[in-house]
Amino acid sequence: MPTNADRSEGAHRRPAGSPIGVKICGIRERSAFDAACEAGADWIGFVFFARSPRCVTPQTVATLLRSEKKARPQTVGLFVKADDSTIERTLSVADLDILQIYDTPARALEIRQKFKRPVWLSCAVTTPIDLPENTMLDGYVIEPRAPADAALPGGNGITLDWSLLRHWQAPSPWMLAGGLTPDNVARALAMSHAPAVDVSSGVETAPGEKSPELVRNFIKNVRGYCAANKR
Ligand SMILES: O=C(O)c1ccccc1NCC(=O)[C@H](O)[C@H](O)COP(=O)(O)O
Repeated sequence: MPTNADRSEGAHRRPAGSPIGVKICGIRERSAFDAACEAGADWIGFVFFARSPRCVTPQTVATLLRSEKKARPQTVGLFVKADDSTIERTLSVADLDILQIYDTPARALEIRQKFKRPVWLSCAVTTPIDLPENTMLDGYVIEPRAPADAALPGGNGITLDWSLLRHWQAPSPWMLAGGLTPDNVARALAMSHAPAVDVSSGVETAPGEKSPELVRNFIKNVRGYCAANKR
């Protein structure tokens, strides 16, 4: 398994001129998994949060990962305030490359230490003061704060003010998430200068129902933005 540095380096911190990274999150079915792999996604996210319409079992993930792929994206397991035993049980069935958590920076460091994998921390941003400063973490998923009445801390299909990020000096690798779609991702990249993007509901036809065509279009539009802007 590549080292943290390799993964984090390969994943987020892209030297100038390198392609922008793409994460397709909330994959549950083979059709979307195949579409993301074949279209060249850099990461595929699997949600282990019971209240999510994208929740998937470790066994389903293990089955998907057994399928031979020429170029397989790195896998990201998504946990919300999960304890060690929950993460351990999941990893014992599905050997995920990276962990993404909805928790505290201290918990991210604990999990990295215990499970010897890169840990990305999701960070809810409304104003510039919400932008993280901690340089110790492997990476951040920068997304809007969930509405007070939301059932989920992420995956809500809402956007943040992308201009907030344009001049941000990120302390660690990061990716932009929240309300991205095939139609708005180029504008989001132009406004935020994000080195990577993450999408879930924007490539679905219904909550949890990924559209292979929307997945392909999203990735195609990111690659088109890269080509047009020599990134
Ligand atoms: O996607 C979910 O259902 C989800 C549930 C609970 C916690 C996080 C979740 N998704 C996290 C992600 O990384 C999403 O890709 C990110 O929040 C963007 O979601 P969207 O606005 O739907 O593109």
